[in-house]
Amino acid sequence: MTSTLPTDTTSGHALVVDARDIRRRFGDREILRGIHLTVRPGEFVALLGASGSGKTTLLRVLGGLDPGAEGRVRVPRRVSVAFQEPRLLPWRRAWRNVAFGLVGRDARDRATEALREVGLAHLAHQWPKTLSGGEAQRVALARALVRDPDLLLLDEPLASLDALTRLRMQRLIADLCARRGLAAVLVTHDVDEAVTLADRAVVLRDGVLAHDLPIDLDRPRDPSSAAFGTRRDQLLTWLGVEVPTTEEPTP
Ligand SMILES: Nc1ncnc2c1ncn2[C@@H]1O[C@H](COP(=O)(O)OP(=O)(O)OP(=O)(O)O)[C@@H](O)[C@H]1O
Repeated sequence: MTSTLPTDTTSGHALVVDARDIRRRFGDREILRGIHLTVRPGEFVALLGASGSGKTTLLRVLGGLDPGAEGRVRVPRRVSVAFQEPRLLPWRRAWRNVAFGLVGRDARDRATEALREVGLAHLAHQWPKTLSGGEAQRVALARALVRDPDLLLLDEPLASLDALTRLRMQRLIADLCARRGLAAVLVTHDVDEAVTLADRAVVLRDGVLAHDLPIDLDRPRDPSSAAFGTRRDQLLTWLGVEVPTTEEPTP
């Protein structure tokens, strides 16, 4: 693997994402007004913000998918993106969706291996319409992983899943990123998901990253712990959600 990672000029650390002064306007609306974001190798960043604040817009800029943006973005060559909908090609079996665009005689083996990693090797030959929502999303994750990315961009990939499947998928994503040392930026509306998965949560507001919270808790994380609750409340407050204060018990 060739190292194409930029370096943080102040600390000298390698960076997977180095975005400076990102601006994006649609007509006369300035959605991103000067975003600075750096992500280290292996770091998991959750991107939060109100609906319409520009999270998807920023993710598209990071993925090099938005030629209309201004500023400087440096990301590695191998970036994979997973969206809220799995976006599988209905006329290709699961493994062919994963292998789509791969070159080389080992494409099929690589696709099968990626499906195995997400626990779906046994469904490799199924058509997308015969998969459940969670299975289809895992195929999409395998398709993202098979390219052996240095950076994974996740745009609410779990939003449409039921609560139980969502928890399982969170665990799977956490395991995959940890095992592969993969850096990730996850757009989510779910504060618990952010605190469960991320090393850092950033909050987009008024076109800038208004808040940046390190989440330095041991894994796996316990949502019922006080430390988890403190981070959850902090993020909710920044997102403008009133957090009820617990009454002191009267003696
Ligand atoms: N191609 C476009 N043309 C015009 N306006 C756009 C375009 N893409 C996004 N916008 C506007 O930019 C704003 C930010 O959109 P974006 O999808 O990035 O928000 P978001 O934070 O991801 O929202 P949500 O959480 O609801 O998915 C919205 O007001 C949207 O209408």
